[in-house]
Amino acid sequence: MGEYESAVVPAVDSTAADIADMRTRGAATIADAAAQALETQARASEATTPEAFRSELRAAARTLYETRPTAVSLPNALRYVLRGMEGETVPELRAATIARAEAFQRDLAQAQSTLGEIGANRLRDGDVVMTHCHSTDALACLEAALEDGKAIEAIVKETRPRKQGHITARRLRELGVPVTLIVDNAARRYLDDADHVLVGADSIAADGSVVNKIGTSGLAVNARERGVPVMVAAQTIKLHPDTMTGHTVEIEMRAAEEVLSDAERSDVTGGKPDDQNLRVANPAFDVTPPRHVDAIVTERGQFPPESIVTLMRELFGETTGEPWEP
Ligand SMILES: O=P(O)(O)OC[C@H]1O[C@H](OP(=O)(O)O)[C@H](O)[C@@H]1O
Repeated sequence: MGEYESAVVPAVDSTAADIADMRTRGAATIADAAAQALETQARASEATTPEAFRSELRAAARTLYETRPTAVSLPNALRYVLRGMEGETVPELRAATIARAEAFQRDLAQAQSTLGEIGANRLRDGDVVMTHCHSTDALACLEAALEDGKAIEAIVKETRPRKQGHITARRLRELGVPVTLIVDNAARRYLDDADHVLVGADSIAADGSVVNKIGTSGLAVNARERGVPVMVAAQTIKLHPDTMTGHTVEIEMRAAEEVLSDAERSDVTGGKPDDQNLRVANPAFDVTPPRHVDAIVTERGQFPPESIVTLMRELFGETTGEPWEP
């Protein structure tokens, strides 16, 4: 444990646990919670020197960062807030960090609503949209289309193993959208009824590859074969700066129990739950190559995936490095 990790406040630890256990989930929501946690750390810090304050905030950032590896919105949020940690005294540093975290959260909400308005332009009155998982960015597009007076229907993929499709279905029903909920394996059959595939993203690489919930790439391949356009709704906080310098995005592997309960394991193994030759692989995300994506919709406009790197350079320069690095 580093010198300052013991000064990380319990609220940061509990935010980190919520992200790791997916009580807080979705790339934008994770970023928002991480910024809020840094703000809480800044408010609660009892540091007496600027160096101690900075070190505590970096330790908090590291605790948050180590929860889930794939969604780049998390390190992007941490990096953004820590870059604003300026000042010569502890009160100055505290005020600057709080202001920066608040600005980040405001900008995040604004970006999502702007993105929604842009994405809604792609949707016509009467369109049927197929969704995968639950994405607040994707839902912002549907919400804006509804506000424009367009009638939209949705085919919602269940999204095993955690069934985030249920969250999407619930939200869409709250908005009055007729929903057909399908199991993931039925997607190809129902693509013939869809005018768009609309998904979110956890990370977007410099070559325009989209890292999103497992099953997105198969859906996109099938959609291309069926001639259904694939639209990705992703705020610029989902752009992965490290991929500009050749780094790859780590795909999170989650617990076997999400796929196979203890009782199911016992059943499958004929009462030998310790059978080492029954392995469960549970990747949370996959990578959809740019050739299977029609448009990436951000708050800065709509981009063909191959040109997203120009926006990345503009926004991040050549920035890399871990968020907690001085
Ligand atoms: O930021 P928003 O658009 O809300 O969500 C983006 C993505 O986050 C989710 O991941 P998980 O359920 O946290 O693993 C899904 O993959 C979704 O497309």
